[in-house]
Amino acid sequence: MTALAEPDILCEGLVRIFTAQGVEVQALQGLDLRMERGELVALVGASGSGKSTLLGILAGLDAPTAGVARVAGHDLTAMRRRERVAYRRGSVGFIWQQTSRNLVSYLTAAENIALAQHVAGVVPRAERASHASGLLELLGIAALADRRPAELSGGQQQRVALAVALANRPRVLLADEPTGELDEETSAQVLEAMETVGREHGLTTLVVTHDPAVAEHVDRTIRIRDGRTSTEVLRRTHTDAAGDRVRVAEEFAVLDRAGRMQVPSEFATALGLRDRVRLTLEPDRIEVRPGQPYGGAPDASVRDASTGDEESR
Ligand SMILES: Nc1ncnc2c1ncn2[C@@H]1O[C@H](COP(=O)(O)OP(=O)(O)OP(=O)(O)O)[C@@H](O)[C@H]1O
Repeated sequence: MTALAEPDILCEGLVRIFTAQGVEVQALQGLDLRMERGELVALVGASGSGKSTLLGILAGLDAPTAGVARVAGHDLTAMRRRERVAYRRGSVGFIWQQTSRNLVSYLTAAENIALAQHVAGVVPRAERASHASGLLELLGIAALADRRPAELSGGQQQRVALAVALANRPRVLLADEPTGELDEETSAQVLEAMETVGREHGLTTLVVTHDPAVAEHVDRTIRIRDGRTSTEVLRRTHTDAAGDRVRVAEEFAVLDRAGRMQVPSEFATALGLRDRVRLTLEPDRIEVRPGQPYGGAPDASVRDASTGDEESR
């Protein structure tokens, strides 16, 4: 991937304001997000932080109030109805938490996939059957092709849903709590299936989740807070001095294009930070201290922004 290539998902300063009974709710407040082709990213955040709103916009089901949203080369803020329909059918695949929303209950797994292909008309007719059977094979459910959803377990249903979502060879896969109704072991199987197809088909995958186990399967976890990306956890595997491969996770605060950064609430509480803070630029870090002049104890400890280490003064 070159630095100049357009990312598959790009959001800049994304804003979504809902108005309900005369009251405005700012669900997204200037959110930035960039995902390169082939990335698998988990999106986490408290209830009401804006995850579903973001997914709805990326899925082409909702339009942002302001900001930039581009997915797989489509400008989501300027799409007309016809392009939006084509985008939803051919460029993105979705999986929802409720299996009933993913599959048609009276059709078999194979028929569900065929229906998605027929409606979208993206994959040439001659290639549809082999693409469908390739997906079922890859997901380990080829033997279940003739079963209806009620004859499948929850994990099997989600794997069929994955095949349906990919029936039209989308570039981007969006999943909203895909393991929300599954037990731990079944969730792991579905996530592994998602990783496998993502790798094989070069998919860019964004998974909204409350499930901490999902984070273990991805290289990047993005947390949103109050409608903005607040932190990112990056995971990488490295070989330690003893020659063992170990997985390390490092958490970063996100600095947006306007220079804004969210201070974790536990840090703010620990140092009594509120309203105003003092910022000091040091050669290798920025120090953040309580703004009140006679704050007493709060000034005793500062956060080292560059290393994440806590220092005593
Ligand atoms: N259609 C709507 N009309 C009015 N307010 C809305 C609408 N959709 C979402 N909101 C509000 O926007 C904010 C973000 O909601 P959103 O559903 O995106 O959060 P979420 O992070 O997905 O939450 P959860 O984890 O509970 O699904 C909330 O305050 C919600 O009440």
